[in-house]
Amino acid sequence: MIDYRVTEAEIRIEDCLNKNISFAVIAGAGSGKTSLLIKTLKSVLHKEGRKLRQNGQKIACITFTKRAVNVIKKRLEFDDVFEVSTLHSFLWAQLSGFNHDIRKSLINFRLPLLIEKEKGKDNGGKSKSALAARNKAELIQRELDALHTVSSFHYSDSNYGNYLEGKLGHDDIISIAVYLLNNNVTFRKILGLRYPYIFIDEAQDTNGDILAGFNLLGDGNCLPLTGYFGDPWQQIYDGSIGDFFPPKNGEIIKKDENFRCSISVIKLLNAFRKDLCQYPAGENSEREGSVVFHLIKAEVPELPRNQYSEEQISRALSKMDKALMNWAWDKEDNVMRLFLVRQMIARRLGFPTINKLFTGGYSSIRSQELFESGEHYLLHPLISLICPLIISHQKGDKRKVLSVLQSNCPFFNSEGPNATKSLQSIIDLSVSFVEQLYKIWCEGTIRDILQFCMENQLIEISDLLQSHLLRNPRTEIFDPEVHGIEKNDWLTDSLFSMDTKELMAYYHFISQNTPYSTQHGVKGEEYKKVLVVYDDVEASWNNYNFGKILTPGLSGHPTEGQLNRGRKLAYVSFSRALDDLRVILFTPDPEEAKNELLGSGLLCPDQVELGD
Ligand SMILES: Nc1ncnc2c1ncn2[C@@H]1O[C@H](COP(=O)(O)OP(=O)(O)OP(=O)(O)O)[C@@H](O)[C@H]1O
Repeated sequence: MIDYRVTEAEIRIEDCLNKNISFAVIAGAGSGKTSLLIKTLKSVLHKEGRKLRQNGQKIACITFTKRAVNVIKKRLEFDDVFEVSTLHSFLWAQLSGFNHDIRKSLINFRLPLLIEKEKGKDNGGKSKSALAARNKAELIQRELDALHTVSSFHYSDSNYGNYLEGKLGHDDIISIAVYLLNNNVTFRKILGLRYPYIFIDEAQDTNGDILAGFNLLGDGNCLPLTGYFGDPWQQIYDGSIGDFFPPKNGEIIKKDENFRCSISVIKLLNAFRKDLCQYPAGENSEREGSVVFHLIKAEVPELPRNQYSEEQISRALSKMDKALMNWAWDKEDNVMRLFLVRQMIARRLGFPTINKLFTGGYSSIRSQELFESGEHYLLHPLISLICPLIISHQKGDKRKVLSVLQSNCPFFNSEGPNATKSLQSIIDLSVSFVEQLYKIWCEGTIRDILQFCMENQLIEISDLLQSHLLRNPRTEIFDPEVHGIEKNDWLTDSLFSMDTKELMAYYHFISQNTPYSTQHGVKGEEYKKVLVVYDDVEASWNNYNFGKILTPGLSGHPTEGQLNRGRKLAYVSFSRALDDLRVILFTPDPEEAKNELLGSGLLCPDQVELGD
């Protein structure tokens, strides 16, 4: 049970609710924004719930991730007066079925904008990019001309739309909603009537045009009431608004409490972020905690394009492990280890090849996204069925083997071909299947495993996966110009030819059984001990350079983009720690970096240590 403290912000929000005034809570990490959002939602329920239900109205709460949606729903005890959803699903729920308005928005706004964008990339010459942009602009123009033939639209939950098939992608939904919010009074009225209260969590990472559109719903001191919660310093997605404001006449509510972090961590946050001075406002005022930066000399990359060799990466890893051992953190289960990019995690956990494959040239943005969520159709059967089966088999847990088979396999379920067999014969059958599967797991390839599953009806096989298993591997050398649209064949063949060694590591990561995350992935979370690793060379992502953020004198000044993105991501990472924070920084000159960190007032001498 937490010792909950009522804050000034909570009192001001109550006042806003009583007077129907819209507001924006703009406050730092750990200040209790999420907790206050839940309190506010419950308060509206308490005051207005009965009336809203009678009128068939709802309280909207829009948040950033599907995971956050589930957490909030649970905290609201799944009461259906609340419509908790991500921005895209909320908007699509409002747009779906309004085919005439969708078509009009596409014709008047979305497609002309896309055509202009492509034309902007075409300098009229014959370069590949100019030609591609010209072709794209022409294609969209043809779609625009024929759009009147499309009778209905659906949302495909993917990055790209196909307008003549009526398929809309993520960005289309945003763009159509922006158009309607700005130009269609009836749309705004209906939205306001359906949802007299609209709250937005993580407002800084919301599309700015959408927020501006929501700000048009009321004039700030009447219903519908909008309430935004966020922190511009925790904006981690490009293209979102960052600094956000309530509608005209709405109130801005600030908070300088921090209920999460230890005293040491708050001191660091205050030194790092100059626009805010937080104080420990709860039981954390009695937790000293600790902050230590460990500086390791970065090697000069041996490979072309500024890349480390495998030996260099291994050396860096062992230096990191040594620091962990010195802090006695190596055997701790509750240390959250944050890396910039997934490849760094994949290497440490043991699935670098699969990761490279799905982030490399044969993959697409969509494939990569599905890989990252464990839902790619090539991997899903392995993650949802094969890995749990192998684990249960290795543990000798026959019951679990049978229950996994029965709940996942067409061959074993209650309507399958074995429905009338005795329990004992089904158990025997399952043991025999899993023994064969295990042999292939140890000796065969991923193709062998999937082939076995297909032949024995162990998986509900998709047409696409089946067609790959039935065709011969591609033998041509991959040429992106020639094989661009068929690149999935090469992705599949490469995966099929791999053995199963990396699968288990990938499975554990996807199942969130490991204390590793990307720094982007921990937004909104908190952990007792946090380790942040900065190695700009290994991360090899130009958008970020933490050496330049933390030690600009030594490493050079960051670009404006690197500064904006990097310091926000660092702020999010540091502020996840309840008690202890460790930062490992690979730097060209640890001694010099130490002087700079101390000189900047970020750290005290006992908070910096030099590694090998
Ligand atoms: N009023 C309060 N009294 C006591 N504890 C609180 C209060 N509000 C929040 N907390 C606790 O402080 C911690 C941080 O709260 P919360 O996650 O709501 O902050 P936040 O501002 O949303 O954080 P961030 O933006 O960093 O994700 C949680 O452990 C929460 O239980």
